[in-house]
Amino acid sequence: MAAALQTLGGGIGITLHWIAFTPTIEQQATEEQKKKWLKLAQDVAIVGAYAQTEMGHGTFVRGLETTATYDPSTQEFVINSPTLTSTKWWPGGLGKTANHATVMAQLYTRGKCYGPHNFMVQIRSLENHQPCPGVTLGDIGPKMESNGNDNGFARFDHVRIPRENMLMKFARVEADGTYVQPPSSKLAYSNMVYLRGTFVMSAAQALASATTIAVRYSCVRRQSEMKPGEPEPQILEYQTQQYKLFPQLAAAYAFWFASWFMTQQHGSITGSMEKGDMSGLAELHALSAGLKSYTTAVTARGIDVCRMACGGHGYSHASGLPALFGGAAALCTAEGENTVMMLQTARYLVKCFAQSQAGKRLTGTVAYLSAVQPSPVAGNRNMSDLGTLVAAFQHRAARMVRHAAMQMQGEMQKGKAREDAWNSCSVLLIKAAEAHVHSFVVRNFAETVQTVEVDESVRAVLTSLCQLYSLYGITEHAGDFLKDGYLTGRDIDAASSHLSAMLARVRPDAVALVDAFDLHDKILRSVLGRYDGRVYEHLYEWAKKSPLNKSEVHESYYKYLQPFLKSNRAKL
Ligand SMILES: CC(C)(COP(=O)(O)OP(=O)(O)OC[C@H]1O[C@@H](n2cnc3c(N)ncnc32)[C@H](O)[C@@H]1OP(=O)(O)O)[C@@H](O)C(=O)NCCC(=O)NCCSC(=O)/C=C/CC(=O)O
Ligand SMILES: Cc1cc2nc3c(=O)[nH]c(=O)nc-3n(C[C@H](O)[C@H](O)[C@H](O)COP(=O)(O)OP(=O)(O)OC[C@H]3O[C@@H](n4cnc5c(N)ncnc54)[C@H](O)[C@@H]3O)c2cc1C
Repeated sequence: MAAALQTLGGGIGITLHWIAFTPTIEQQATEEQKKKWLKLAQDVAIVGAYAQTEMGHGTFVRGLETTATYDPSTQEFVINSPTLTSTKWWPGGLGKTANHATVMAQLYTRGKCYGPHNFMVQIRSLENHQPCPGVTLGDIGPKMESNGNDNGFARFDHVRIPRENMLMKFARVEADGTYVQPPSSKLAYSNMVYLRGTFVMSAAQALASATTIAVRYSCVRRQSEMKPGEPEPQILEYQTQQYKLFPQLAAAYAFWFASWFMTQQHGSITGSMEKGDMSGLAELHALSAGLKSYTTAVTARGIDVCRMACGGHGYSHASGLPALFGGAAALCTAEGENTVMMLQTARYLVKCFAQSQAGKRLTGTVAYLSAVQPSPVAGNRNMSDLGTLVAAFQHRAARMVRHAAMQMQGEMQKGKAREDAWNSCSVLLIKAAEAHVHSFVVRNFAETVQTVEVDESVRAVLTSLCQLYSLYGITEHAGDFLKDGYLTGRDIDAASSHLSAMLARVRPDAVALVDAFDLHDKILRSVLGRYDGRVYEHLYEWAKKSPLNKSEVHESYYKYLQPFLKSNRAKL
C-alpha cells in the first residue's frame, strides 16, 4: 500500500509525506512520540505535510510568525496564525491531501519566545477529511510545474494541541512550562539538512533523465549535410551537439557520486550527533547547503540545454523535457533558496579561513584551504592528469575564498559593521563558495573513478568523463584560473584541445553511459527518449491523442473564427 501510494506520489501531493513529514518524525520526535506517529506515517495511516514556510517568510526561519504558546493550566500548546503573512504557504500536500502536518512555530512559554520549533498538528478529520476546528486549508493555485502536487495554505485560529505534540527529541517543554534547551538551537533545522542532501540525488537523477532523452534522440535525429551529397548524419556527430550534451552527462555522473558522499557524510555525522558529538554539524550544514545550491542550479540550466539540443520536439511535452525543467527549477528554490544556501556555505568558509589564518589545521572538505598552495608556475602542465585538474580547482577556490575573506576584513578595517561588510562582499562570497563546491565535486568525482570497484574498461570511460567534466569547468571559468597566473594561456589552450579530444572519446560510449542510468520508459515519460528509439511513430500517436484532436473542426471555429472570417469577408 505504502509503495503504491509512493508511486502515486506525483498525483495527490503525497511526495512531501515521504520526503519531509515522515523524516521529520524520524529526526525530531522522541522514542515515545515515534511509537505514536512513525508507524502511522510509514503505513500511510496518516498523511502529512511539512508546514514551515509562510506567505511572508520562507528563507528567514527565525522570522516565522506562527505561534505555539504553552498553556500550563491545560498542558497544551495554542497554535495561532496572528497575521495574514503568517499563513502557512507552499507546503506540499497541505491544500487537500494531508490530514496531519508538522508545523514550525515560534515557541512561547512563561511569556518568553524560544524560537522556531516543530509541532505535530492534526489538520483534517480522519473520518470525513474535513478541516479540524480552527484550521483553514486550501490549495495555493497553479504553479510553473508539478501541478499534481497540492501545495497548500493553512491558517490556525487558536488551535489547541497536547504538550506531547511538540517534537521533543532535542528541546523540551516540561508540564510546568519550563523550557529545556537542546544541545544546539540548529537541531530544529536538522531535517532541512537531510532534505537538502536528498536534493543532490534529485538533481543527479533529473540531469540523468534529461541527458538520456537528449543523447538517445540525438542518435535518432538525422539533420543537414556534414559533407555535400552524403546522407544526413546523426546530430550527435556534430561537435557542437557533443559540447552541449556531454558536459551535462558528465555532471549527472559527478552529482550522482557527490550524492553518495553526501548520504555517507549525513549518516556518519548524525550518528556522532546521536552520541552527543555536535562537531560535524557545521560542516554537514555547509556541505549540504552548498551542494544543494550548486547541483540544482547546474541541473536546471543543463536540462534546458538538453531541451534546446532537441530542437522543436524538445519544446513539446512529448519530450518530457519541459516537465523535467519545471521540476528542477523548483529544486533551486525549495528547501532553501539557492543564493541563501550558497551564502551559508560562504559563511562557513570565511570562518574556516579565519581559523586557518590563526594557525588551525583544517580538515574535511575545507582541508585544502590550509594546505600550502603551490605558487603559480609557468604552463606546460599535463592538463589531462586528474591530479593536476583537482589541484587547479582547489587552488582557484582557495584563492577566491582568501580574496573574499580579505576583502571583507578590509571593509571592516575601514569601519564597516560586520553585517555591512558581509553584504558588500556577498557577490564575491557567493562566487568563492561556488568555486569551493565545484572543487569538491571535481575532487570527489576523481576519487570515485579511481577507487570505485569496476572493470578497468569501465574505469577508463569514467576517467574520460571526469576529465571532460573538469576540462569543461576550466574552460568555462578560464578567467578564475588565469587571474594569478596559476594556469597560463597555454594551459587553457591545452585544456580546450583535451576537451575536444574527450568529446570524441566519449562519443562511442554515450548511449551506453545513459543506458547505464537504467531509467525505464515509464520513468522517463519521453517519446524522444524511448529505449526502442521509435520516436517518429510514437510522436505522431502522441499528437493524435491531443484533446484538440477530439473533433475535426473545433468548437472554437463556430464560436469565434467563423463569425470573424465572415465579418472580414463582408468588408471586402
Ligand atoms: C538561512 C538560514 C540558514 C538562516 O538561519 P539562521 O537561524 O538565521 O542562521 P544564521 O544565518 O544567523 O546562522 C547562525 C548559525 O547557525 C548555523 N546554521 C544555520 N542553519 C543551520 C543548519 N540547518 N544546521 C546547522 N547549522 C546551521 C549557521 O551556520 C551559523 O553558524 P555560525 O557558527 O556561523 O554562527 C535558515 O533561515 C534557513 O535554513 N532558511 C531556509 C529555509 C528552508 O530551507 N525552508 C525549506 C522549507 S521545506 C521545503 O521547501 C520543502 C520542499 C520539498 C520539495 O518541494 O521537494
Ligand atoms: C515547489 C515548491 C515546494 C515547496 N514545498 C515546501 C514544503 O513542503 N514545505 C515548506 O515549508 N516550504 C515549501 N516551499 C517553500 C520554500 O521552502 C521557500 O519558497 C524557499 O525556502 C524560499 O523562501 P522564500 O520563498 O521566502 O524566498 P525569499 O527568501 O523571499 O527569496 C526571494 C529573494 O530574496 C533573496 N534573499 C532572501 N534572503 C536573503 C539573504 N539573507 N541574503 C541574500 N539574499 C536573500 C533570495 O536570494 C531570493 O533572490 C516550497 C517551495 C516551492 C517552490
